[in-house]
Order: sequence, then structure tokens, then C-alpha cells
Amino acid sequence: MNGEDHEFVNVETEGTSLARAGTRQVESSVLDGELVEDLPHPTVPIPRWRRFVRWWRTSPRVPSSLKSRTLVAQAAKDAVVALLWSPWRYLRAVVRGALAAYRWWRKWVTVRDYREAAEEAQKLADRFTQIRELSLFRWKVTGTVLAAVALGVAVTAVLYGDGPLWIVGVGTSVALAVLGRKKDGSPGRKPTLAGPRTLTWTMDSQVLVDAFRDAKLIGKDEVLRLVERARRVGAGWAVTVDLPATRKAVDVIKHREALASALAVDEIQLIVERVRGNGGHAGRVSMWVADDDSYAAAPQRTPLLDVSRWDAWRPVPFGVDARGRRIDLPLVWTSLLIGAIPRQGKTFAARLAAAGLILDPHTRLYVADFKAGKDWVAAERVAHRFLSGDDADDVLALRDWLVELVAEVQGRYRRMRELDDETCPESKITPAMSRDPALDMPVTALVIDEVQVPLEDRTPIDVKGKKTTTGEYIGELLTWLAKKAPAAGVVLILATQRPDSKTIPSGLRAVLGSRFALRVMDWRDSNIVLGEQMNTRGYDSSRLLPSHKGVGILRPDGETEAGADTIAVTVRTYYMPGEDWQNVCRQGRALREAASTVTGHAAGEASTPRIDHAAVAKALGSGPSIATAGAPHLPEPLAAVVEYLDANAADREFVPTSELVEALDVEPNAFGRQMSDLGCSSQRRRVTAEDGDVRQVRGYLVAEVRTAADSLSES
Ligand SMILES: Nc1ncnc2c1ncn2[C@@H]1O[C@H](COP(=O)(O)OP(=O)(O)OP(=O)(O)O)[C@@H](O)[C@H]1O
Repeated sequence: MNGEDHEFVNVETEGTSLARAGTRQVESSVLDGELVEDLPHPTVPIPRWRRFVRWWRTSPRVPSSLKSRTLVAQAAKDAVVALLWSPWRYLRAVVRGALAAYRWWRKWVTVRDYREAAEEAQKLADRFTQIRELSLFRWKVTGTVLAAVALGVAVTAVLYGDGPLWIVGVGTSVALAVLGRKKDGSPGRKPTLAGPRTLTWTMDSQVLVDAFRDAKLIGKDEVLRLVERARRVGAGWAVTVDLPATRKAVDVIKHREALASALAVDEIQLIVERVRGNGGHAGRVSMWVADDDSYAAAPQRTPLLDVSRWDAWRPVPFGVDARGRRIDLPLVWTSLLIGAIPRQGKTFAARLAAAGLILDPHTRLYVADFKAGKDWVAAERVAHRFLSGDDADDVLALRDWLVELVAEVQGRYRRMRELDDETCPESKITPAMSRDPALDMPVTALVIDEVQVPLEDRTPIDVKGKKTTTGEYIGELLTWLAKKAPAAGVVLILATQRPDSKTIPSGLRAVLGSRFALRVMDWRDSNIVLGEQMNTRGYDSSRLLPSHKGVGILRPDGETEAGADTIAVTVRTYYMPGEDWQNVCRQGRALREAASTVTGHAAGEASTPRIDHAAVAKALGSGPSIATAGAPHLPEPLAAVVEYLDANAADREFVPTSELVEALDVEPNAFGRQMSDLGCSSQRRRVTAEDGDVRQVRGYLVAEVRTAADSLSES
């Protein structure tokens, strides 16, 4: 049947209604009419075989090891290995059973339970004769039984030959093997392993249970339930386990390092994920252990080199995780912060993100390279605005770009309000809007490499009558853009070599959606890039190895291949050296020329925008840091505390006294007294330390400090 056969028109013509009346005249009109058939929901029959396959895959009655070809093959291999091992395992079970029987007999013949009870009651002397008699009697019983058995064996052998003796021998060995079988959860004797434990746990689940116990992830008497047996996945082994009730998968992720140690692998080789959704629950953990360090292999080229163009709305191919899964990074409607110590691959990572946008001719690019090197030069031919340098002039030029962008975003929101609901359903730019030249709202990316340079600039400037520094003002503008601009189609990509709290204002960090932390010096810097407490959740980029260039922890704003619920994933970025980067930029230029979207710097125009500072200052309002900048009339140490809070703790409720004392380098007792004289009394609060422990510490409520500062500056 082709599609046309089904194109029914649901029209009740005059002819069809008359046809029902049954007149001849009407019959002819019926022949002229069109066939009407009411099939609102055509159902597509599903073949039985496919229904069976679906049932097989989802039914809880079918063992999970039979649900896919790979699992069946793995189960078959397991069965062969188990068969080959079985004589040895049987022998070990018989020996264990014989030992268990001997221990039981020894206990019985020495009347140990009675003796111990008497000892506990300190009546051993009184009961000694009784115990001895009982023991003697039991020895006699043993002797008699042994003699009877020996006689029985001899008689049977004489009368019937060896046959029955073999039967009894086999029966006894089976009984001993059953007695000596390894029970689930019994710790047994720990295997002494010559090689790494990595492979042992794949064959003996008891080793895995022991590893969880050694890592203190489960208790001594608790066991794991194997949901899926260990099987080969890529260049490693995967296994899914259920933790005992009340134990949480997030704790396993948090203590991944302890588990890696118990399994004798580097933590970079161990990936632990919580299984969520229909097939998962809070205690189900999926583990993957790589055979060796996946990041030691040669890096992969970016797939962007194989395409002639890209759609900026599609997540950009960013890298691969240890399992080799491709990780794409959504960029539109969000912003990205990249932080690392020098030479770890920040610029490479920022260029990867930018490459996806360069290959879309409808994207407008602002590129500011404060590294002032060659890394970004190729982008000149596609960038609407471009600068490369680290002088005061460059910082001022960036300020002007930001002012221009703030005005642009305001203009976009204004114009969006006027658009009809069909073109603009929410106050958000859509793919169609971004490509409509009449609307002039292209996806716009602002890439700033070494963003700490402009943020640290201390040149004094005057913004709407308020004295501030260029760095602070740039921080304000970036914060405003990170908050408001993504929905209007302006993407921020910021890379910094100094991810410390003094350089990147906390207000700015808090609104940058995606974060990528390559190797940093310590967990504090890692948390600054990835977000508070991320180290206690198992994500600390200071643990990455120096040799792992381009490897970092990605906390995306949106879904990646690793799953929507994965908060962060360790990724090795694709490798895009200078030559490939230049090819991407060349291709971006060709696409822009074809689409007639070469503008600004790329079209040979000046990179200095026309700007309206007054309107922008009005839009920013008197933000907290401009309002308090300098705050010269506040007495010390309150002025220093307020300054510290603005720079480091704007989004926190409580700051421990110890942190302030260390940061401001003051004497604790005098500091406490002075603060209390200024109307700020310290309080006790529970806070989570870096190791995840909750401790009670003394400190100040940020709101209270601000109220005290406000009332002092007013008076
Ligand atoms: N994905 C990757 N795979 C392998 N090597 C990489 C990868 N990314 C970057 N590198 C290597 O790391 C080196 C440093 O990269 P990059 O210049 O991006 O560092 P950076 O952090 O920006 O340094 P700086 O702070 O000095 O500017 C590069 O020369 C490159 O060879």
C-alpha cells in the first residue's frame, strides 16, 4: 500500500448525505464524492517476534545475563571457566568441610560449651568431674563409632567388594563439600594475590565484596548483590552491583579513591556511576575498570575536522571519557568557565568549544586573547571583534566590547518582547530567530583567554559617579552578561590560569553554567572552578596527573553522553593542534563568505564599538561591589571583612571565623572583640568540611555583617 491509498478526506459532501437517503440521483453524486474513512489513530501492528524481544529484554523473569548477545556470550565464557575450575573448587570445599566437621567434633568431644558456661559462672572447679566424665563418655562414643565404621567397611569389602565403599566415599565427600561450600558473605580466607586484583574480582565476586569492605563502603556482615556479572566493555571490565539497603551509591562515588586502592588500580582507571531511571535506584552502582590508564594513549582528533560545517545549536564535540564515550558540550543558552594551572590545555579546550561556533556561519564571535600569543591569531579572519594583547588599552577595549554586548542584550530583550508568540514563544532566542538576518540576533560567542588579566586590572575609573577599578567593572559586566545574556543567545567562554577566589569574583562564578577544570594546584582551586563541595562529592581536579594534558573534570550545564544525572565527568579533550585549528578557521571564513556574514574585524572594520556607558551603568544598577568598592568610611576590621566577602563569599550565608582570621591575617581574639564592638557577634554553625565531615565552627552570618556595615556607613 502506498501513502496515497490512505489519504482520506473527512468531508461530508452534499452528495454523501443524499446517498444515505437512497435516491438514484444521489447515487451519481456519491460516485463523484471522495471516500471518507474515519481512522483517527492508525495502529501499526508490531510483529510477534519484536514483541517477544521487547518482553525478553524488559521482563524481570528472564535472568539479566541472557538479555543481550554480549551478556549471553559472557555467561557462556563464565560457564566454561567455572566448569574447568570445578574439580579444584570441589576439592577445596571438601577440605574445608572436613576441617569444619573436625572442629565441630573437637568442640563436642571436649564438651566446650558446658566448660565455657562453667568458666563464666566461675564454677569450673565444681563441675570439673562432671565435664571430665562427659568428655570421657564422648571419647568412648567416638571410639565405638569409629570401630563400628571400620568393622562395617571391612565386612562390606569382604562381602561386596569396593563398589559400596566408593558410593559411601563419594556421598561423604559431597556432604563435606556442602558443609564446606563458600557461603555468600562469609569473609573466608583472603586470597593472597601475586598479580593485580583487577582481574581477580572479575572471576571471584567475593574479592569485589572484600574490596567494598576494605574501602569501608559496606559493613563486615554486609554483602553486595551482583546485578550484572563482570563483563568486557571496551578496554576494561564493567560490573553492576546493588549495595545493601540504606547504603548509597553517591557515597561510593565520593570514596572512589578508597575503592580504587582496594581494587589495586589507579583511581583514574576506575569509573563509578549511579544507575538511575527505571533500571536503577539510589543503591545501584555501575563500575568500569580500565585495563590500563586510558589517558596514556595518543589523543584523538576532533570529529569537527571531518565536517564542513556545524550547527552552533548542537552540542560541540568536546572530548572522550575514559570509557571512550564521546562527550559533547552544549554551548548555546549557557556559558563556560575553564580553569587550570599553565600548560594543561586550557587554550586547546577553549578553542575546541569555539571551533563548533566558528563552523556555523551564522555565529558572531568576539575573541579576546590576553595571553597575547599566536594561539588565537587564526580566529582573526572570522571574528567580529578581535584583540590580542595584555596592555591597559586592551583591557579598556574589552570593557568597551562588554558595554556593547550589554546594550546588545538589552536591545535583544526589547525586540523579543515585540515579537509574536509563534516566532518567540518565550523570552529566549530560538534557532530560527538566531538565523533570521532581519531579526539580527545571531548566536554570539565571547571568548576570553586568560580572563584574570582584565579582572585584575586596578586602573581607577569612574562609573556613573562611583569610583571603581577597570577590573571590578569588567567583573560586574561579565556577571551581568553571564546572568542575562545566554537566553538572548550570547555565550561566554572564559579561560583562566588563576582560578582563585580573588581573581574570579564569586558572583561571576556562580552564574557560569558549565565548568571545566583541568589540573589545578589544590582542592580549593578545583572547587572554585567546579563549584563548592565538589571535592567532597568525588570531583577534585588537583588529583589529575601532570602528564594528563587535556584531561579535566567537566561539569556541564545540560545533558551529556554520560547521562543527564551525572554531575561531572572526567574528559580528555580532543586534540586540535595549530594546523587543524587554522583549517577550522579557514573553513569558518569560507562559510561566512558564502553566507555573507563576514562582519566587523574580519571584514576589515575597526574593533572599537560605539558605546553608551551611561545606559549600561543604569542597567547594572548600583551592584553590591560597586556600592561597597573601597568603602573607605567603614572601620577596620569590618572594611576588610566586607571586602573579603565581596570577593569570595558573596553567595554564602556563613563564613567561619578561622577562614577570616587566616585570610585577613589578624589576631583571633582581638578580631573577635573588634567585630563584636562593631555589632557583629560570632555564632556556632554546622559546616561540611572538605573531607565531608560535618563540624560545628564559629563564624559570622554574611547578612549580619552586611547589615552592620550598612548601618555604620549610613551613620
Ligand atoms: N587534548 C589534548 N591531548 C593531548 N595534549 C594536549 C591536549 N590539549 C592540550 N595538550 C597539550 O598541552 C599543551 C598546553 O596546552 P595549552 O596551550 O592549551 O595550555 P594552557 O593551559 O592554555 O597553557 P597556558 O596557561 O600556558 O596558556 C599543548 O601544547 C598541547 O600539546
